[in-house]
Amino acid sequence: MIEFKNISKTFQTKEGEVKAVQDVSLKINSGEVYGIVGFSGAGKSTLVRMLNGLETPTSGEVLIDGTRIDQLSGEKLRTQRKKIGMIFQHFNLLWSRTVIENIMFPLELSKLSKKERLEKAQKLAELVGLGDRLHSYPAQLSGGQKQRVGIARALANDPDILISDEATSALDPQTTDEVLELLDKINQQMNLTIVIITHEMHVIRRLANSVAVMEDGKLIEKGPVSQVFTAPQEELTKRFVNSEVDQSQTPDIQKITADLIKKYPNGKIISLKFHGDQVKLPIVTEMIREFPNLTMSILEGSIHQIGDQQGAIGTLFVQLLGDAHEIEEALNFLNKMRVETKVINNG
Ligand SMILES: Nc1ncnc2c1ncn2[C@@H]1O[C@H](COP(=O)(O)OP(=O)(O)OP(=O)(O)O)[C@@H](O)[C@H]1O
Repeated sequence: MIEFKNISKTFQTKEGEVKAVQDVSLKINSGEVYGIVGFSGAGKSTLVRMLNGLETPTSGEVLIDGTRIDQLSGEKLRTQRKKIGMIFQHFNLLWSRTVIENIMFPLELSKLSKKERLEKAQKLAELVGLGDRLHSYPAQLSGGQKQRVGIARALANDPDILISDEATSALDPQTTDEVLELLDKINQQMNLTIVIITHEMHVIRRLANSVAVMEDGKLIEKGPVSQVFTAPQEELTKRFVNSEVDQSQTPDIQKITADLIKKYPNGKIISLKFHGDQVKLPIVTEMIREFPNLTMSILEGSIHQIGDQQGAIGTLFVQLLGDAHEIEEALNFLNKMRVETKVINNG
């Protein structure tokens, strides 16, 4: 288990003190995928770099399976570092070495023979789906393939923990999903603890069991992913969760909406957001019963399952036609049912 206990880190700079991390306490269970979310400068990297001693806290304790990491130095710290693999946004590969040489690189100081190192690197290349690209150079690979090399290299020393620092931020959505799928497979096959630093809630939803949200060095919210997605408490968390849900508003929906605005210039187009158990309730049926004179057309809808499938978020785009006052009442009714409503077109 990883434990951050009352961690603070203050940097002294020419401009004065920077309080990068302020009194953060966090527990991460072994085998868990834990996401740390926040905007740039929130303190995520500074906190996580304490796991391999790349940063030391100004105050507080960092423990891995009961060992005080913040007190290690020399050989003990080097041994500890081998138990933690890292992957990065820009891959950090050696450009003059081939795929297999990159994966073997962390094994250069190990006691394994050359043959054993080669065999191990080959197995890892196969695990990440690059068994047929062993002798390619990084420049000959796609972004997703480069990150697969990064992942294989991070696993070379059989780590207990994998830190992913914005590892999918430079990849397109499809490649991101493929890399997330690979990380999911590795987490399950190897029982590896994965700590993910990201600003993308999509990554959290796909992969993480738990999530912590950081803002200005402070940990403002944490919990199981299903709970944080379905009932976010803090404003910033709500913004992150909504940013993910809003991705369902693809150009297609904008086109449909634009067409409907043209066709029915008098109607209101509204987005309805349902969280958690609300997706299972007959809220829309009740609204139609309550306001029988209104006409409702469903334009588009989506439901995202979250984390361990206990929660969900649904977004529905509807067009309401009818008396303006009655529409207003209907929206009030929905708000009372804790459905978030947003008027997209006020025809
Ligand atoms: N070595 C350092 N010296 C001075 N200030 C630092 C140092 N490292 C980080 N900081 C500052 O600490 C704060 C937190 O930075 P950190 O990199 O941990 O944030 P982050 O949430 O990981 O953001 P990003 O994704 O941009 O890296 C920032 O204000 C940053 O400028």
